[in-house]
Amino acid sequence: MRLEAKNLGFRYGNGPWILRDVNFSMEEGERVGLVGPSGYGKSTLVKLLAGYLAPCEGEVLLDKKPMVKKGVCPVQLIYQHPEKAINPRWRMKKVLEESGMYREEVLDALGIEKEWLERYPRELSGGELQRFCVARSLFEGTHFLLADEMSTMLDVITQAQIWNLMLGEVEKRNIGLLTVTHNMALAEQVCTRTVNLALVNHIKRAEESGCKDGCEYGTV
Ligand SMILES: Nc1ncnc2c1ncn2[C@@H]1O[C@H](COP(=O)(O)OP(=O)(O)OP(=O)(O)O)[C@@H](O)[C@H]1O
Repeated sequence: MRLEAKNLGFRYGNGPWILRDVNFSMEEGERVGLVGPSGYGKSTLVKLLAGYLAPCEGEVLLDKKPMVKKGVCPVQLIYQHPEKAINPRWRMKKVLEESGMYREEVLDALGIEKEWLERYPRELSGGELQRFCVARSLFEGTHFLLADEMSTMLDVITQAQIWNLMLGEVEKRNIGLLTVTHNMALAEQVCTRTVNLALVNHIKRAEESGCKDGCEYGTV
């Protein structure tokens, strides 16, 4: 399976363009790091790829076809802010059951304690909640996992625990992983290649990157 952004353009409402003519593609089994300075549109791009936002220009394709909106999406996004990703009115057990991810071995590997399952999201810390988001994203139908600064808010032990579990699953199931990060050491350790959004976005950045008209960039 191939995930592709084709001539993607996006702006929030009538605001300035955030992304323009962005071309990007990745295959299942690849681990790609998405890097670039703050505010350059990394989170926006992953939200577009996961279907959370609709493009203003261009399209997102899965195996050359537009993504189907019905059913569970094969492209899963793990947010920086887990509290925004989980229904506040559901207990955690229900959150996992709904995604079909109530799997003991995953819960154990992520250090999810049994007692947390009876709690509501507001009764968990950010790090505890993020473990549930990771568990939920690894359901059977996942082919691409987009991790947006997933571990920034966690202590190093929890970070290592979550990355170990995730990388194990990604490898075992040949999932494609796109990870947004400011941490180059993490990108080098986890990824098979990196993409710098500053170089593939045809917006306002041309002078900054020293490119003149005709400079070839945009396709990764
Ligand atoms: N909901 C929104 N409405 C309007 N503008 C937004 C919205 N979300 C983000 N932006 C703007 O879009 C631009 C890109 O934001 P985005 O979060 O995608 O960047 P980023 O590269 O992920 O940044 P960071 O590395 O700091 O997380 C920023 O200028 C931001 O202020």
